[in-house]
Amino acid sequence: MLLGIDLGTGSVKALLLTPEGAVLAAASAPYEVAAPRPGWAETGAEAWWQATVTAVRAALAAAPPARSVAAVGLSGQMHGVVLADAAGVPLRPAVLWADARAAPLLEPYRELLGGLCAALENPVAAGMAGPTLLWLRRYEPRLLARARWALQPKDWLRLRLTGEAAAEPSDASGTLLYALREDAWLIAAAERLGLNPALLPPLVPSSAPAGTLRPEAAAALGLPAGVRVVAGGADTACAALGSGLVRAGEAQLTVGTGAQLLVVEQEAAGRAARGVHLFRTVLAPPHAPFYALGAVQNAGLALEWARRALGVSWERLVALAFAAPPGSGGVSFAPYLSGERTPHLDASVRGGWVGLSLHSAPEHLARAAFEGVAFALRDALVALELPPETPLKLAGGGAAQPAWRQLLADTLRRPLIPSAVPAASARGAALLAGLGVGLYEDVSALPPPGPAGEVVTPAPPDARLEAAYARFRALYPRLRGWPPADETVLKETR
Ligand SMILES: Nc1ncnc2c1ncn2[C@@H]1O[C@H](COP(=O)(O)OP(=O)(O)O)[C@@H](O)[C@H]1O
Ligand SMILES: O=C(CO)[C@@H](O)[C@H](O)COP(=O)(O)O
Repeated sequence: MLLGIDLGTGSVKALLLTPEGAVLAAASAPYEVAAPRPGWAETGAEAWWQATVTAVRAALAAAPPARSVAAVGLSGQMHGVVLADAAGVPLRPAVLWADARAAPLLEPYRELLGGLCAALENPVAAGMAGPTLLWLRRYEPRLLARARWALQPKDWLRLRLTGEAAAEPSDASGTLLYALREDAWLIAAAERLGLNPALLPPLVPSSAPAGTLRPEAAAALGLPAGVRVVAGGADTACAALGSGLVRAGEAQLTVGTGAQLLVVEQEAAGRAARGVHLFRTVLAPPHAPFYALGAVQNAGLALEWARRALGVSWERLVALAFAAPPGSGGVSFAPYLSGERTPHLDASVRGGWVGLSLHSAPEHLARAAFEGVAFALRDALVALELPPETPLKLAGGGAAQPAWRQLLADTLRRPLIPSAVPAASARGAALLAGLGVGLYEDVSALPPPGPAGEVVTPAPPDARLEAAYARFRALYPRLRGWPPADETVLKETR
């Protein structure tokens, strides 16, 4: 069997798959995203490791006995930075994609890169490894000087598993240190930023073997030492493969901590000006090597915050929200708790509930939170310019509730086709493992994703929902630039 591990933002998922593509077992284990200052988002890599051990052991315990793991593949949240020493020991908590600390450095970043910016084919955004590393160089220079590696989250996990450092195109293309068309690190960019290019690990294809389980890691996971570990890919790219999206024009919505709307592309036609990303898939030509991505940072992240703010369980949040009428009694929710990427590209904007009156009740606040996330996704869909007839596959652990799925379909005005395996990223990682060890000769030999769930068809347009979307659209221009810039003066700290 194949083991796919997806290092998500809120939890790690472990999935055991037969070579024919049947799910034998799945398990997950959570961890915290800490915000030690407003706008920051960090998780200790050691917490990732402990959760990985828990999830893999739980999946193995649930799998039929006498099946051995032929290979391990990895998927992971994108864009962050793990600074590690030569032994792979993290030097500080990982700085995640949702972290906006580098927002004031984006203009200097563009200026330092100058003409090299075009090679990125992407908007320059906070939370991506390049700007975060510029921040670390400025504010934690002694720590950065001690680092041997600056890694993407799943690349750190692989180093922990195998003792070998490597990167691969799907995650590297999301660092803002990558020349997309050349398919290589943009070394000159690292140099202009004053970063040591040797921090960036050697690149291998996403489906390449990239080491074997070392004894200590194998013992912790309950696996034999020596099992082959395949490079793997970014969670969004793995989700595409896991759902069977390999042809240009195929599209998917993944809802997790963040939400991603992607369309697979054959050519590198960037849309950076509209806040749309262009990243590498886990495949190479002749298979479609790119995907355009509308990235909504505040999906599960904002709902989880609303849940905590209202002091209710997830089930209660859903029950409250869907007891309220469309339009949430006039309450709107701007979900921009960590700034937003597509379409606004604004790391400084902040969120809030507005339109409150004495009539407003927790139901209205809860529903407004779900509507706000759905509306943010509609904005991203508009920016992506997806042809109206393109169906959307639906994946991720964040849109399992039927009422929430229906609201998404009603808001996006498209049918949603639930992926056969919601943990599509972990499935993609397991398939890459199979490709890497030669279990499948080629992408065409991969098992199909299986029958999709029941299609979620949009209901006829509801005037209350449309009016609420119009209100939502009017919110961002009013929120932009407010509150005034944080006046906390940061000093060099370590
Ligand atoms: N029962 C639940 N408990 C907590 N969160 C849930 C539940 N059902 C759905 N969610 C949503 O799922 C999101 C996590 O989805 P997941 O795909 O696991 O994310 P990630 O890959 O980013 O870790 C949460 O942020 C929350 O919005
Ligand atoms: O930021 C992006 C894509 O640009 C996400 O792909 C992150 O990697 C987060 O993924 P989840 O943990 O929310 O699934």
